[in-house]
Amino acid sequence: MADSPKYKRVMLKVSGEALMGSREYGLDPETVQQIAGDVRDVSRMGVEVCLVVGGGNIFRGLAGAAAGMERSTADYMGMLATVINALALQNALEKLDVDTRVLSAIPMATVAEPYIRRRAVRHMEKGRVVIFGAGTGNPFFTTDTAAALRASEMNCDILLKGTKVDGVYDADPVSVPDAKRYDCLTYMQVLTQDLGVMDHSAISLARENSIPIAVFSIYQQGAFADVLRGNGRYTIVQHDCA
Ligand SMILES: Nc1ncnc2c1ncn2[C@@H]1O[C@H](COP(=O)(O)OP(=O)(O)O)[C@@H](O)[C@H]1O
Ligand SMILES: O=c1ccn([C@@H]2O[C@H](COP(=O)(O)OP(=O)(O)O)[C@@H](O)[C@H]2O)c(=O)[nH]1
Repeated sequence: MADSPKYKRVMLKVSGEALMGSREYGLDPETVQQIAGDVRDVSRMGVEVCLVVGGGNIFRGLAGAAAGMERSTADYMGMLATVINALALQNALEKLDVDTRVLSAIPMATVAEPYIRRRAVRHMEKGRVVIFGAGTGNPFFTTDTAAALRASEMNCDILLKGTKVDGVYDADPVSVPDAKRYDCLTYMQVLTQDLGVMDHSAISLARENSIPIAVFSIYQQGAFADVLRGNGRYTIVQHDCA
């Protein structure tokens, strides 16, 4: 009998940028397929999986605001971008026979269910993968914070951030090649050392709800399942690193 998974219910945050693969914009079908395969493998471990997907591959509110747009309007455009990504991920998962639901924080009944907490929980209890679209539904937030919020509402056991790097470093490894990767950091260390891999409101929300965060590379095929087994390269952020 395979060991029962350490985590019963997990949140995976995938940025829009991660869906681009090597492209400059939009969605790379092979990358979306690879990520969907990793999610399928975790779901088949008997773990309940929910996701928050970003929209930075299509539009970010800050960019719109910098171009002179009203920030709230620009943020709503960014939230709509996350729904496009959510539908792409749903399509890829369903092609792999994974039952999936998209629940949007902005009501748009034609393409997604409205986000209702109890419905999201019920879907996961039935073994369906739930993808949360439109982030928190509020401007001035990001999908990192949306992931911490939904993970808190869903009573997830862990929040995983699948991103372009394989953990949290003492500096941005993209710009500082000899940056040192941490295996474990406390929430307060990430906040006080201003380590940039996830926005501080997300770190703080996870800390308040004692939800550990695992940062790993989503481009490493199979890494999602490996992290849940305690294997592979990732940084865990939690209360203590003793
Ligand atoms: N201390 C750090 N450790 C790791 N990554 C960092 C750090 N500081 C900045 N980064 C950058 O943060 C990026 C991940 O954050 P972000 O771009 O917001 O992720 P995503 O787009 O996946 O949400 C990494 O690609 C890395 O370049
Ligand atoms: O709760 C939210 C989540 C997202 N956004 C907007 O949607 C954009 C895309 O989300 P994000 O930048 O977090 O995507 P990622 O960086 O993960 O690709 C953000 O820049 C914001 O403009 C927002 O206003 N509120």
